[in-house]
Amino acid sequence: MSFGIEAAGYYVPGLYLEIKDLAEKRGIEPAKLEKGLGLHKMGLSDVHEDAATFAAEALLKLIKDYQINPEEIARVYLGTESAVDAAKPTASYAVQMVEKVLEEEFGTRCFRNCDVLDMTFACVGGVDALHNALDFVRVNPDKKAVVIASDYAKYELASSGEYTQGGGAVALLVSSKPDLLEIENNWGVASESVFDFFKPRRLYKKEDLNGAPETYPDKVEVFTDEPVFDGQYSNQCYQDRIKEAYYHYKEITGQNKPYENWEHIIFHLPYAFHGKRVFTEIYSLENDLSYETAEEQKAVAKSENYLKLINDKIEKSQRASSEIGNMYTASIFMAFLSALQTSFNENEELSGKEIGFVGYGSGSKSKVFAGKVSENWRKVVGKWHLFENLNQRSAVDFETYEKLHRKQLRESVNKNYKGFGLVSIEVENPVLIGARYYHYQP
Ligand SMILES: CC(C)(COP(=O)([O-])OP(=O)([O-])OC[C@H]1O[C@@H](n2cnc3c(N)ncnc32)[C@H](O)[C@@H]1OP(=O)([O-])[O-])[C@@H](O)C(=O)NCCC(=O)NCCSC(=O)C[C@@](C)(O)CC(=O)[O-]
Repeated sequence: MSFGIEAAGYYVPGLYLEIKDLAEKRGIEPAKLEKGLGLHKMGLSDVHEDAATFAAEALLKLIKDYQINPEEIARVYLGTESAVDAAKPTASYAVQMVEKVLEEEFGTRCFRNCDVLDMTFACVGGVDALHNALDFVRVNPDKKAVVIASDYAKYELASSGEYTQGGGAVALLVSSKPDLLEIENNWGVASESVFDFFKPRRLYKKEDLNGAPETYPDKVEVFTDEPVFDGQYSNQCYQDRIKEAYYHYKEITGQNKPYENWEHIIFHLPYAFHGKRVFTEIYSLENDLSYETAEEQKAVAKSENYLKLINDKIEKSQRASSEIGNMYTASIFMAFLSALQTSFNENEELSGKEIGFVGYGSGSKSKVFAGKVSENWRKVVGKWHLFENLNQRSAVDFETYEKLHRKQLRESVNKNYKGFGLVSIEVENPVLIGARYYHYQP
């Protein structure tokens, strides 16, 4: 019996900022962002959007596109680091929103017997959700699970993380009928507690919150959505952990150079070119190349063989990231969708080909695993229209971007939006304070 991904849906917010507009305002050479990091557009959440609406959109799309009976879904595991509450799972908000829309077709509370849960480990939380969902279906092969990865990446204005912002969600149906990708049960894992990027609870005064949530009392402890981070150190932690997890994967599988068997190498992409920039170390170790000095590292990165590896195995997975930015937990899955959508559009045959995944989450942990593309993959990918949908989004100007970032807008930029939206947050009733209410606009 095989296990893996049966179907996939995604949601990307409808607004973006052109990276060249950001570069111009911040005095950064556009070529650094475009040619150095691979950034073109930055996906932005509108006023009514958050990790719960993103997750609900991706879940509803998955259910509708593949005509899934929600009563067949035994578990919904949501990977997120943008939770809307520290106790009530964001998955419970998302599932409730979708339940309401499906009410007519499936009756009230069609997810009544579904086990709903959030999982958090920075960007690798979605991979953790997938890992656990697979464990669940391996034990219960007649059941299905849904994994959702949903996040928005927000950094302080004018910081080095600002140009890597983005957001959105990917939902995966996990079962013993893996029409898209059959995933083997070999997991290379490496973890170490570090402070490369984290979101501590912090005490804020009301004015520190940029006048934003009028809902907050004068001084409150809140989760910040802007991380404390050290960019170059986070790169080093990423590089160290993926190396350890990759070697753990080699040890478990007994394979010599696993990456050589992988048609696509799918990384967690905090920005489009990150995977290809950091994989040089593993590549050098695998091929006995010297990697000590900066000159040697550059020589590897610019070598003909390495450029061919990027072109053959990495480039297709970068394309969506260049258009969206960091989606934290959802980035690795969006990189996977990007690679498969591109192969689909270019009429490549992927059936039976192996795909390797290199996940990373700050704090820190890496997971390395692989899967085999199923015979039916074209039927699954045929529903996505990923790049057409990305082309339907609307650009905002820099002023609007800054207002969105500072939470200074009261009304949505897209006033006629369709789909899920946050309507209000309870501020009066003491036993409901902070409760969030959503609606759906067909
Ligand atoms: C990611 C960094 C550190 C990048 O930091 P940075 O200082 O913006 O960029 P850089 O100096 O590291 O690299 C710039 C590249 O552009 C090139 N360049 C320069 N000028 C030009 C030009 N004119 N024309 C063409 N190319 C140019 C330059 O040569 C270089 O390329 P290289 O040669 O090294 O390949 C920063 O954006 C940052 O702090 N981001 C936030 C943290 C982050 O994303 N870290 C990544 C690893 S940790 C992670 O992935 C986890 C995370 C963040 O997703 C969170 C989670 O797990 O929850």
